[in-house]
Amino acid sequence: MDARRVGGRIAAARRRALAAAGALPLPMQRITNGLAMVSLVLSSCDLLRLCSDRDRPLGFRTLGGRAFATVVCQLASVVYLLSLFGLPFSQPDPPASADGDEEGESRRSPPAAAPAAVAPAPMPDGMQTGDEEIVAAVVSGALPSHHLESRLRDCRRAARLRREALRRITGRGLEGLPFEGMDYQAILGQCCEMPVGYVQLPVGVAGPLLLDGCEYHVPMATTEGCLVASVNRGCRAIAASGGAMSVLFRDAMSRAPAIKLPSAKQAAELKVFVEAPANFEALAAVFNKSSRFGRLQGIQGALAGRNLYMRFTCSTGDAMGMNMVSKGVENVLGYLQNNFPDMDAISISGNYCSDKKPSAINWIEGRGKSVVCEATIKGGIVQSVLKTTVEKLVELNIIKNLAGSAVAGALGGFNAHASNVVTALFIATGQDPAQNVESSQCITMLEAVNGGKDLHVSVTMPSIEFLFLR
Ligand SMILES: CC(C)(COP(=O)([O-])OP(=O)([O-])OC[C@H]1O[C@@H](n2cnc3c(N)ncnc32)[C@H](O)[C@@H]1OP(=O)([O-])[O-])[C@@H](O)C(=O)NCCC(=O)NCCSC(=O)C[C@@](C)(O)CC(=O)[O-]
Ligand SMILES: NC(=O)C1=CN([C@@H]2O[C@H](COP(=O)(O)OP(=O)(O)OC[C@H]3O[C@@H](n4cnc5c(N)ncnc54)[C@H](OP(=O)(O)O)[C@@H]3O)[C@@H](O)[C@H]2O)C=CC1
Repeated sequence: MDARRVGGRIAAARRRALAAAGALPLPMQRITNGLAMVSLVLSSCDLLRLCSDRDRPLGFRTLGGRAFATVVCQLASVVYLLSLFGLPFSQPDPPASADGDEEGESRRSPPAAAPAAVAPAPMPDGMQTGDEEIVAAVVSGALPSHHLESRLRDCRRAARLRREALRRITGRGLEGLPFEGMDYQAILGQCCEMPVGYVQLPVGVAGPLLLDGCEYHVPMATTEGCLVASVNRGCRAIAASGGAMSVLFRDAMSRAPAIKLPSAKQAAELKVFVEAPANFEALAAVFNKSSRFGRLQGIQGALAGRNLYMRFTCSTGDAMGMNMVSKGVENVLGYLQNNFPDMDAISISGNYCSDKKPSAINWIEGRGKSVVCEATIKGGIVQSVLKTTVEKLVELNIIKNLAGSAVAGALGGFNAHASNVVTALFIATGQDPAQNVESSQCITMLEAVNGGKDLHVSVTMPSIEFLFLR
C-alpha cells in the first residue's frame, strides 16, 4: 500500500510537471508519439541504406539535401522519444492523488467550464466520453450508485465511476485501495455489491502438516508477523513426532427460525409435534426436496413464552450449507403452516442457530463440522523445536488456557489463539470469514504421557463452518 501511495505521489508530480510544461492532451500525445516512432524507423532505414551504398560515400556534399533531411528527422525523433521518459504512451493516465493536484481540480470542474484557449485536461483515470456526466449524476443522487452495473453493462467501468463518485462525495482519496487486477464481472451478483476496489493480503503457507498420514500445505492469509512461522514450527514438531490424527465426530449445519404462536400452550404443542419421531419422515421429505445434498438430521425446539425456536440440523455434503439449510427450513415452515395456521414466522433465523455470534449452543451441540485432533510430541522435539519442556507446557495450558479462560467466563475460548489460524485459513481459502466467531471455539488439552517424557496434545473444535476443499 505504501508503495502504491508513493507511486501515486510520483504520478501526481508527473502530472503537475506535464501541466506546467503545457503538455498536450493524452490523445494528441499518443498521435505525436506514434509519428515520432514512425519517423525514427523510416529515417534509420534510410540512413542504413545510404551507408551501405559503396558507390556513394556518405556525406552531405555527395548525397545532398536528402541525407540532411534524414539525419534531421533521425535526430528530432530521438530527442522527442528520449523526452518521453515518464510520459504515458499507450497506458491510461494513472489515478489522481486526493491531495488537490491540478488534475484532481480539473476533475471537479466539468470539461465545458475549461477556458476555450486552453487544451482540455486529459480525462482522469481512464475516463471515457460520457463518464463525467454519469459521475455527476451519481454524486448528485440522480443515479443510484448500485444501478451503475445494469446501466453501463460494463462492471469494470461501473466500479471505476463509482470510485470516482465516492472520491468526490467524501473528498477522501482512494489511491491506497487497489483497483486494477480484479475481475469485476465475476463478482457481480455473487459476492460483493457496489465494488470500488479490493484489498490485498499476503498469503503464506505453513507445512507440510502430517495429518492422518497425508501431507497438507496450509495456506494462511494474515498480516500478523510470526503467525505463519509459528504454525510452521508446530507442523514441524508434529511431523517429527509421527503426525497428527483427526476425527470428524459430527457434521450438522443448523438454522433455527423464530415462530410466535397465540399462546405458550400452542407453542409447546408445536415443539412436541416437530420433535416427535413419528413426524420426522414427513418433515424430512419436505426439507430435503430443495437440495440434492442437504439431509435433515433433527429438529430441537426451545421455548421462550409463546415463542418457539426450532433448531433444524442437516448434513450439507461438501458445502458449508447455510443457504441449503435455510431453503429446507423455509419449505418446512410452509408445510407446518397447514397444521398450525396460527403460527407466525417472525424470522427464518431466530438466533438459536446460532450463526456468526458467540453462543453456548454451538459450543455444546456443535455446528458445521465437529472435529477432534491429537498428536503425541516427543519430549526431545518439545525441547529442540519448541524450546521448552513438557512439564512447563502442561502447566501453562492449565493455568492459562483452562483456568485463565474459566476466570474470564470464556465460551469455547479454552485455547491460545485458535482464531488466528482459523481466520487466516478461512480468508486464504474463500470461506465466510464472519464465521470465524464460532469456528474458532476450541479447547486445547495438554498432558504428559509415557512416564512424563512426551506430550499428548489435542484440540477439540465443535463448530467449524467450512466448505469442504478437495
Ligand atoms: C517465530 C517463532 C516460530 C520462532 O521460533 P524459534 O524456535 O525461535 O525459531 P527457530 O529458528 O529455532 O525455528 C524453529 C522452527 O520454527 C519454524 N520457523 C522459524 N522461523 C520461521 C520463518 N521465518 N518462517 C517459517 N517457519 C519458521 C521452522 O519450522 C523452524 O524449524 P526449521 O525448519 O528451521 O528446522 C516462535 O517464536 C513463535 O512461534 N512465536 C509465536 C508467534 C505467534 O504464535 N504469534 C501469534 C500471536 S498469538 C496472538 O496474537 C494472540 C494472543 C497471544 O493474544 C492470544 C493469547 O492471549 O494467548
Ligand atoms: N442464507 C444464509 O442465511 C447465510 C448464507 N451465508 C452464505 O452462504 C454461502 C454458503 O452457503 P452454502 O449453502 O454452503 O452454499 P450454496 O448456496 O452455494 O449451496 C451449495 C450449492 O452447491 C451445490 N453442490 C454441488 N455439489 C455439492 C456437493 N458435493 N456438496 C454440497 N453441495 C453441492 C448444491 O446443490 P443443491 O442445489 O442440490 O443443494 C448447492 O446448489 C456463503 O457464501 C455464506 O456467506 C452465510 C450465512 C448465512
